[in-house]
Amino acid sequence: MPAGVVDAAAKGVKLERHAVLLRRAAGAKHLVSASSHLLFRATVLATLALVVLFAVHYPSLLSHSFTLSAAPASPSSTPRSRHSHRSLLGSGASSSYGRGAAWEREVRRSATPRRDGALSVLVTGAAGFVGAHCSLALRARGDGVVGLDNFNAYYDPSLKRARQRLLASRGVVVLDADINDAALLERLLSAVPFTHVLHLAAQAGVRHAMRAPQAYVASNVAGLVALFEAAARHADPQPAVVWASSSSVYGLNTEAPFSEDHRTDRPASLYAATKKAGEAIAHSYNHIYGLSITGLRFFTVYGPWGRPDMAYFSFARSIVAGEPITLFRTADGADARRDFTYIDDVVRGCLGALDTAGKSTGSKSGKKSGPAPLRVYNLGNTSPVPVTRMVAILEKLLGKKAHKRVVTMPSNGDVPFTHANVSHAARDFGYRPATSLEDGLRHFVDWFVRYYKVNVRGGGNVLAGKTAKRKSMPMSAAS
Ligand SMILES: O=C(O)[C@H]1O[C@H](OP(=O)(O)OP(=O)(O)OC[C@H]2O[C@@H](n3ccc(=O)[nH]c3=O)[C@H](O)[C@@H]2O)[C@H](O)[C@@H](O)[C@H]1O
Repeated sequence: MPAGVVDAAAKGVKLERHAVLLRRAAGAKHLVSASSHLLFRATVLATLALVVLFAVHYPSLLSHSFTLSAAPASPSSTPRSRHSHRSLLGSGASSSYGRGAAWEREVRRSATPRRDGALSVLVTGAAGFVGAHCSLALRARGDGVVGLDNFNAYYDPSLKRARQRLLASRGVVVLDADINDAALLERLLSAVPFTHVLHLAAQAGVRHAMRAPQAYVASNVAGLVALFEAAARHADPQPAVVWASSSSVYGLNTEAPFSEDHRTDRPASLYAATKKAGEAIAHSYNHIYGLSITGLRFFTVYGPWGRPDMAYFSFARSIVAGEPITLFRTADGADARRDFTYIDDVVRGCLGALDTAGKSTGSKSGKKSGPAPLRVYNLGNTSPVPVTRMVAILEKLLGKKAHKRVVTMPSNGDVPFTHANVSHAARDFGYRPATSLEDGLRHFVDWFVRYYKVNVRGGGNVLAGKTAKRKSMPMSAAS
């Protein structure tokens, strides 16, 4: 074969190979381009799926703007009302409180102060004994009040519902909600410009803590943290918090009268330990977030609309029903004594603490502009009375003798006596308890016999029964 032909054939083969290579390259490119499209589509689909998942689980973050249609018209909260606050609706975290626009208007109306310089207060435990009295007293002087309560069955919930109805009749809304519902607390505190929180929701009862220890941790520790978290990190500006500690933090302290300067590191019950833990937790939230916090150490508070689990109340019921009561004596035979404190005095103390709380200094960004107030006060009566004396007063008022069983105080968290020094509260907000146990128990018995339809005349005392229909009654005069 001539050389020229061979060259041409060789060139032809090379060209052929090039063409094949080019075709292969083009095929590969096509393949790459097709896969890129597929990848792109898959990515878009995955993103959409993520957005849908997010929307299902966090509707509150997506469904509402952060502006208010009806901001509270509080003269006192003018600087606060300039902030736009989130809508209360559509949280989705709990169906019981998301009820629509009319409901939201109702909550905002309840929170709105009615006079210049008044407060707007979220009261937790508002259907409880102290909470209901404080809510009414705040409302009566023109403050805005929204209550919150989980209506648990620690004691007869129908009494809590009756308090709720009474509050409703005075224009105070009490939401059915738990302080451990963090989503609700966050939404409420970010949506409504509360100036203060009066945190009274708690698991009460000294001796019951042996039977239900976890309830105390859940309410008095976890619930308190949920409340502080919402106030410190979701309200803007932060409210000042006033909360219920307890005389029980003095535990095995023997110095008397009990002063805020005394030791509180020897709690005698888990109840006391959770309240003491609360005081330490308060310190950390004040320190880190600049939250203004005031703890109030209540001393055996009693009065109309009281707590049926407490001795004065359960003794009254037993006396009327002709059932025996058990009285605890100390090992050396002494009567237990309590610094029984009348509800109206405690209410004045709570309002005084709110009025002098001082501002929080933190912001949602986590920065504080300086130290905020951190306070703790005794709210007692300053005059301890033997429990036997309390029983004698009840016997006289109810016109009937108690069947007493006296036993040595069991080791159940009880303490033999309490006695408050209230000089700090007197100095800082003029707290002066003014009600003797005789007068206070008379107010209690007046309420008790009407509420339970007890006939104390003619010797035939009759307790109409827990479930009997009752009329709504006013709280005691001072509140
Ligand atoms: O200040 C507080 O921080 C606490 O006050 C209240 O606790 P206490 O002072 O223990 O009240 P309470 O139970 O009414 O017993 C009163 C007296 O009756 C004696 N007592 C009691 C029951 C009984 O069956 N027999 C008896 O003798 C008993 O030995 C005691 O001497 C609140 O319940 C508590 O939630 C918390 O707020």
